[in-house]
Amino acid sequence: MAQTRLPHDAKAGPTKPEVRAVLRSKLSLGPDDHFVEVGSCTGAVTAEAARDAGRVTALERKADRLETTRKNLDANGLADAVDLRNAEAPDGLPEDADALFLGGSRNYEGVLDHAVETGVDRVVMNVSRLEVAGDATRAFRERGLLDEVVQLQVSHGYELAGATSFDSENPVYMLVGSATGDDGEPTEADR
Ligand SMILES: C[S@@+](CC[C@H](N)C(=O)[O-])C[C@H]1O[C@@H](n2cnc3c(N)ncnc32)[C@H](O)[C@@H]1O
Repeated sequence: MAQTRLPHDAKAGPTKPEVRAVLRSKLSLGPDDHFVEVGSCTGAVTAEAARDAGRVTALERKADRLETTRKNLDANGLADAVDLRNAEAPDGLPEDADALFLGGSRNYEGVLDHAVETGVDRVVMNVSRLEVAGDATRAFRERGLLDEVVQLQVSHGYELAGATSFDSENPVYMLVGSATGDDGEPTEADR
């Protein structure tokens, strides 16, 4: 896949490349998918999803950050590939998402309720704060959404006195689930 260029910065992003790689595998986007993102910020996730999914809708509550998303999409030749919405979800969420990513946690319970009501096939949420991760895990579970919780901790090596030491990134909790209950495995009814 082409490298994602992010010449424009925004305070809360970007989602780190290694985390994006795992996210991409969990979302498993294809050309028939409508991907919806809550909290596009720098557009790092948006840009990569736009290369995989048939349609992408990105919501960002802060107008200046949505503008950063737009500029970074433009820098990657993807300016026309995404429906950008300056909205605070659940306001502005489409009714026909196949995959939903919550990079921002405001109103996440309302967003999850919307995912359940509209039967979103893949729902992933990234959280960095411990207490929010615990509450969000419970919220996924209460709605019957939760398939797995993945905790990611990435460290990057750097040279120190001719050897290699490491700088560590903050841990990220990735909540992965589905509002269709379909894990892709055939059931008795499918046979
Ligand atoms: C951690 S950043 C996301 C980083 C992004 N994935 C990236 O790679 O740049 C979270 C973003 O979500 C936005 N946000 C939080 N809750 C939101 C909501 N309910 N609706 C829309 N945007 C939201 C915040 O303004 C912030 O820009």
